[in-house]
Amino acid sequence: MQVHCCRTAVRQILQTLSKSSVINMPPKYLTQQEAINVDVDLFNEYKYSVDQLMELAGLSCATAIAQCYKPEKINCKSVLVCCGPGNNGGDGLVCARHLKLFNYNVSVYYPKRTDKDLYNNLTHQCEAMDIPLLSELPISNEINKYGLIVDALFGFSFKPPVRAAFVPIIELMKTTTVPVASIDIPSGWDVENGEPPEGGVKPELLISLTAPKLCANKFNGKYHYLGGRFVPPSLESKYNLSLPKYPGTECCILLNSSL
Ligand SMILES: NC(=O)C1=CN([C@@H]2O[C@H](COP(=O)(O)OP(=O)(O)OC[C@H]3O[C@@H](n4cnc5c(N)ncnc54)[C@H](O)[C@@H]3O)[C@@H](O)[C@H]2O)[C@H](O)CC1
Ligand SMILES: [K+]
Repeated sequence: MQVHCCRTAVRQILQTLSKSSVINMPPKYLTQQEAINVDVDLFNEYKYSVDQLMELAGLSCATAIAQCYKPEKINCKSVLVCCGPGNNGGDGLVCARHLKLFNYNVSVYYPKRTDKDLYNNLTHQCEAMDIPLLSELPISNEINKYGLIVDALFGFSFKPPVRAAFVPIIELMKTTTVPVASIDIPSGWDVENGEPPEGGVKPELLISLTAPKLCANKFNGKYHYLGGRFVPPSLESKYNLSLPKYPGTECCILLNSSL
């Protein structure tokens, strides 16, 4: 109890200093329920539509990827974006479209399509931009033609274990030597506890959206970015998010790098 009070007091002091720009406070890492609550507030209290936030989230992911993997490096030019059935998959579809606009050679693997206008429109937009939607998961030696895999299978609503239909794609991402960039959560990881005991996907880049979730404490890849620069200040205060100050007009920010 005493330790908890002490931590809270230290956090409050750091927050005051951070507000006065004396120091840059690390952001708060959210539980799964906090992430869901923030999301619900954005939609219900602040009246954002999912399309709006997804567009900003996907753009920030594509931007972070372009900062870490320059398109002119031949190995990084071909990108495979793997999309799941929920909003994390939607972020992946938006990210794919922006990567294409950033001159990457992009393909999408989207095995369980959700039949809703939002997702139908996003897949239509990808197809209209000549982004191939693969009908089969590439086999292990075909995967090496890609310089990067974007993991947009599951985000903060994931509940382990991975259901059977997604085991092959998770296994491929676990075993490949192609670098993986995970959107919001490394897919298959517990949102709070991190990598499963049997071993999981080990992304080189993690782009946390809105605020990092607790599992990001266990991330030890090369780059940890924050994206989704759409949080109103009053919502940031409500959840004590202590988000870092994004530089200028940037839509993403590097939180940590092991390089
Ligand atoms: N506020 C924000 O920060 C925003 C975040 N965005 C992104 O949205 C995801 C969260 O999206 P949500 O639709 O709630 O869920 P997921 O995409 O994580 O997954 C739901 C999807 O997955 C299936 N599923 C769950 N568990 C399993 C399992 N064990 N095996 C197989 N399938 C599973 C479930 O049935 C659903 O179909 C967040 O992380 C961000 O990436 C928004 O884009 C913008 C606002
Ligand atoms: K993911």
